Amino acid sequence: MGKDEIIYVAGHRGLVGSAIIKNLTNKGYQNLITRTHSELDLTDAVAVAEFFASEKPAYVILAAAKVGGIIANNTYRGEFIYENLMIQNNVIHQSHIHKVKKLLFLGSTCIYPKNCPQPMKEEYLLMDVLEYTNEPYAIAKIAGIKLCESYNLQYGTNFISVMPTNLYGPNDNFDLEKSHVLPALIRKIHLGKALEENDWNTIKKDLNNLPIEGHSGDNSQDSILKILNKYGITKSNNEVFVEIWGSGKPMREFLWSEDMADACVFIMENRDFKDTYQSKTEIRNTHINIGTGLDISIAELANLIKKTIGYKGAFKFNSQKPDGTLKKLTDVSKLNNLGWKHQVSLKEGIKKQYDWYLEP
Ligand SMILES: NC(=O)C1=CN([C@@H]2O[C@H](COP(=O)(O)OP(=O)(O)OC[C@H]3O[C@@H](n4cnc5c(N)ncnc54)[C@H](OP(=O)(O)O)[C@@H]3O)[C@@H](O)[C@H]2O)C=CC1
Ligand SMILES: C[C@H]1O[C@H](OP(=O)(O)OP(=O)(O)OC[C@H]2O[C@@H](n3cnc4c(=O)[nH]c(N)nc43)[C@H](O)[C@@H]2O)[C@@H](O)[C@@H](O)C1=O
Repeated sequence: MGKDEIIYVAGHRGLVGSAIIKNLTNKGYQNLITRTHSELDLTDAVAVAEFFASEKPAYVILAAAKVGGIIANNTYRGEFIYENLMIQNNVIHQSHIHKVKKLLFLGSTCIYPKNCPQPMKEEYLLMDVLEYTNEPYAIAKIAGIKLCESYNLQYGTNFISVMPTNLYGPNDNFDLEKSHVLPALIRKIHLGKALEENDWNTIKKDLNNLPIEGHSGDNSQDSILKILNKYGITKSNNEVFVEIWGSGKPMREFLWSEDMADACVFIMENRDFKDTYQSKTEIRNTHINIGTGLDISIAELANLIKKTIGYKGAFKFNSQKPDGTLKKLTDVSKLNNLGWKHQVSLKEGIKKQYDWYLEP
């Protein structure tokens, strides 16, 4: 990529998009173009066609999507499949029409079967049934991989699909219903610690800074306690409990978003579609897993965050909430062989994430 060529980063305010902008800017790329959701709704085919016709990007990184944690995926099933299919169809198709030199499509490791052999290799795609809670999102992401692959094979485009593991970092979503586990636990444990210390100012500051559903702005202690209880942060007989959804047994792999961005830029700068497969016949499974190759149970994750934040209270596991996939560890040998490896350990990342949460 030339330093002054036009690079369109879709989803530039999100967790991954913002890290990609930072990485590209640090490397001296000067011609980045962006649009917020309200400036350009990527589900609108006409608006996306007009945007590509007028801006003519040379490179595209597609980090815009409808994204959320396990409950959001399971609740807004229609939105997750429709919006993701529309966004990716519009952006990938217009990239083909306007002869974009290279496009990076971001999928997710939830494309792999629920009971996938571990660690999950790229070729295990479509071997078995998907996890129910995120099936609509996963089907959209699989369609995105196949769209890129099919356009490459039919039209000679250079569209690469990457499948990141669970991500976290600056600009993450800390909503307690719709977010992913790591930011949710950071916020819940931060509030739990403030509750055990009767630090009402910290609790009020948190609720006021980041609006939380059910908080009307009434900052009386009774009202605040009701909100905290709603999200599973409770106090009885002077002991504080923070709720963890599910059994705590599922294993998850976490990658720092700035490492993810670095992997994306590395691939954009150094690799092409032809580097993603070896077989010359029946070319498939050309997507690339992005992760660390290391996982941890949700209970262990909660304890790591507890230690970082200095919370002394207890956890309560809520079996009414879904566990989802029990294990989804990526095999990252393809990525490593292409020349990239992660840098930030989970322990270090949690500390960085908590520092960012306290002072964005
Ligand atoms: N977070 C994670 O753990 C994982 C994420 N991924 C994938 O990585 C990619 C980035 O995810 P992440 O950064 O976490 O997501 P975020 O929710 O943080 O950001 C998504 C971005 O997409 C934009 N967006 C959403 N809908 C539209 C739309 N209709 N039109 C225009 N823009 C839209 C939002 O714009 P605005 O800010 O203007 O509202 C936002 O900037 C996604 O493809 C996701 O599936 C994959 C695996 C794990
Ligand atoms: C990135 C990935 O993200 C989603 O899949 P997921 O990995 O299951 O995501 P999650 O982060 O929400 O949960 C991980 C585990 O953690 C448990 N858990 C405990 N306590 C909380 C909690 O407070 N919040 C949340 N969200 N989870 C919690 C939770 O019950 C589950 O067992 C899909 O969108 C999928 O499509 C996808 O791509």
